[in-house]
Amino acid sequence: MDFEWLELQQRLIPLVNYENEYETINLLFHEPLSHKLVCKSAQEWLQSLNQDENDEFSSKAMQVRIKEAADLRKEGNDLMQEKGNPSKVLAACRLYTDAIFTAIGTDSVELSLGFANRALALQSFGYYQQAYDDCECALETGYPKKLHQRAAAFVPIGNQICNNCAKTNFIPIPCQHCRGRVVYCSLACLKNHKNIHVYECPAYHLQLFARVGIAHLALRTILDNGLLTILNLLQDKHTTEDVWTSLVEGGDVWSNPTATYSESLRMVSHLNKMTLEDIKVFAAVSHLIVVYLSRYTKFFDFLTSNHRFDCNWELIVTALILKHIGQLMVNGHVLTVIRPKLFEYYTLTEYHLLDENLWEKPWHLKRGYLHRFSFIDDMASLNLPYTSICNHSCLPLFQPKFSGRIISTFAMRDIQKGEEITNCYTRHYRIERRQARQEILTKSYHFVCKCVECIRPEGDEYINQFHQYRCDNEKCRHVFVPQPPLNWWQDKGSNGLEDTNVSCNVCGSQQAFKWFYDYQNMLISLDSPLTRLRLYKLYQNLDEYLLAFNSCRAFIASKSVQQIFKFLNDGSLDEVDYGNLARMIKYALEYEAATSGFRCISYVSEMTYLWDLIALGKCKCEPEDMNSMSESLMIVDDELSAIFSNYYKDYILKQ
Ligand SMILES: C[S@@+](CC[C@H](N)C(=O)[O-])C[C@H]1O[C@@H](n2cnc3c(N)ncnc32)[C@H](O)[C@@H]1O
Repeated sequence: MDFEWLELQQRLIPLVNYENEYETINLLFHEPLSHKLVCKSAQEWLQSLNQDENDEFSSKAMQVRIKEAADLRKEGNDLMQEKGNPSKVLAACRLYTDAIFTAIGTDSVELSLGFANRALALQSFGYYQQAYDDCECALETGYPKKLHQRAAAFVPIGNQICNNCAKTNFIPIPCQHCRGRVVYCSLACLKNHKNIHVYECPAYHLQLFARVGIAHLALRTILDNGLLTILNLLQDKHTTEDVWTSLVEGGDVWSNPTATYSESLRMVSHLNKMTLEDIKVFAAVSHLIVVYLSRYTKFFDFLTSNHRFDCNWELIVTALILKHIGQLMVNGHVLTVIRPKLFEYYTLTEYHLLDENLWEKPWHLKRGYLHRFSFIDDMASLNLPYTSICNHSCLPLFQPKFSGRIISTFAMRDIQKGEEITNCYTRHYRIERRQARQEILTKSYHFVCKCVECIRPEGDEYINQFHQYRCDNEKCRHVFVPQPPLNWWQDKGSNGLEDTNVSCNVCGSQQAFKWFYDYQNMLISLDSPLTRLRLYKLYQNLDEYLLAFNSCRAFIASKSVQQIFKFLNDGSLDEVDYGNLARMIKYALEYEAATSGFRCISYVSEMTYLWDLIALGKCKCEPEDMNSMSESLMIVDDELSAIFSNYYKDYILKQ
C-alpha cells in the first residue's frame, strides 16, 4: 500500500471510536465531504496504478515483444527436435509458456501460436487435458482459422458417418424417411443438415447416389453452403446467360472474395482435356440429377421464387453440376480414418460404441482391445477448396489431419518465407516409384511432376532400399530389386496357387517365392500353436531372401500379427507368442516410420498392437519410442485421440 495515500485516509475518515464494521463505514458514508474526498483520492490513486501498470507493460514496443515471443517459441521448437528426452519437452513447455506471457496484449498471432506449440509439447509429454485446453486457447486467441478448414461439402462413402459433421465415432440417429440410409451423430447435426437433406432424402430412398459417383459430391457442393447462399448476389441478373456469366471465370460472383461458394467456383478443372465421350457421360449424369431434383423436390420452386427475373435454373444447375464434376476430379479429397472392424461386413446398425466386447466404460476400452482400432477405411469424399489451392509435390510440405469434416495441416518442417506450400495427391516418393507416381499424376491430374524427387537423377534410390531380394535360383543368389509392381504380394489370393511374376533382373529366372506361399498357407491355421511356431521360424529365416529393411517382410509381419491377435484375448497365446509378436510389431512400426513417417495413420494402426501388448504387461517400450508413438496421435481425429489417451492412462502409464 501507498503510505502517503493511507496517511491521507487517516486524516479524512472521521472516526473517533470503534463500535462495529457497519457503524464505522456508515459514519464515512454520512459525512458527505469526507466521503467525497475519500472517493476522489481513491479514484486518483487507482488511476495512477493503472497508469503505472500500462507504462510498465508498454515500456517495450509491441514489435519488440512480438519478436521476443517468436524467439522464445523458436527456442522451444529447437528443444522439441530432441523430443526423445522428456526433460527437454518440459523445458520446451516452459519456453512456450514464456512466449505466451510475452505475447499477451500484443494483438498478434504469436499468442495463439504459443498456445498451439505448447499444446503439441504437452500432448507429447502426456498432459492430454492440458494440451486440449491449449488448443482451445489457441483457437480463441486467433489461431489462423484457415489452418482449420471446414470441408465446403462432403459425401459419405458407406454409411457409418455423420452426414452433417463427418464424425465416425458415434451412436446413430437415423433419418426416418430414407430408411436410415442417412445417419447423424446428434440431434443438433440432424437439425443442421435438414436444409440439405430435404433435397436429398428422396434420392437416398431411391438409392440414386450409390449410382452417380462423384456427381453426388458435385450436387452437395451446390447444396451445402453453395448456390442458395449467393442468390442475393444474383438478384440483378436478368437472364440465364447473365447468371451463368457471373458464376464463371472473371464473373462478379466468381471473383467475390467473401462468398464461400466462390472458392468452389474458382477451383481448376480439366474437362477440356477429356474425351467428348467422357464429357457426354458426365453431362447425362448431371442432367439426371436435375431431373430428379425437379420431379422429387421443391428445389427449383425455391430458386424461382427467390429470383425476380426469368432464369432457366435447371440449365444453370445442370451446368454447375457438370462444372463441379470436372473440378472435383482434380480437387477432391478423401477422408481416411482409423476405426474398428466389427464384422466382415458392416450392417446398417452395427456401431462400435455399442460393442459390449470393446468398452469398459464410455470412451475407455477394455484392456487388450486397442488393436481393434487398426482398420483403415475411406469414409467420405470431400470438397476442400482452400486446401485445393496447393499444388502437388512427391515430398509434400504438410500432412493433413481430419477431425470429421475439419481439416488441419501440420508442417513437416520449418517453412521458409515465400516457399510454396505443397500437398501430396498420390503416394509420396518413399512408398511409390517415380514412374508409377508420374503415371497417376499425368493421367488423373494432367500435369508432369517436376518436384525435387521427380527430377533427382537417382530418383528411386530411397524406395528401392526397401525392396531388395536375394534370387532364389540356387545358381544365381544375386541381390535384385524387382520391376513394378513393387508390392507384388498385394493381389495374391490366399490359395497361393498363382505365379508371382517376379523375375530376378540378374539371371532372369522367375522367383518361386516358396517362403511366401508357405506363409500364406499358415495363415489359415494360426489357431494351432504348432503352426504359429512354424510361422515365427519362417519369419526369422526370411533374412535368407529378403534383405535390409524390407517391405515384404514388414507386410508379412503386419499381416501375421493381425491374424494372431484374433486369439489375444482368449487365453490361447503364451510367452513365446508374445515375444515373437512384439518383434514383428516393432519391425512393422519401424518400417512405417521409415516410409510413411510416424505422423501417419498407418503408423498409428500398427501401434495399437504394441500398446495392447504393453497394456497386458507382455512387452516393454523405451520412453523415447513411447514419445514418438504418443506424438503420432496428433494426426488422428479428436475423439480417437481421446480413446487412445484414455487407454494410455488406464493401462500403459500404470505399467
Ligand atoms: C488441386 S489443383 C491445385 C491448384 C491449382 N494449381 C490452382 O491453380 O488452383 C490440381 C491441379 O493443379 C495443377 N498442378 C498441381 N500440382 C502441380 C505441379 N506440381 N506442377 C504443375 N501443375 C500442378 C494441375 O493442373 C492439377 O490438376
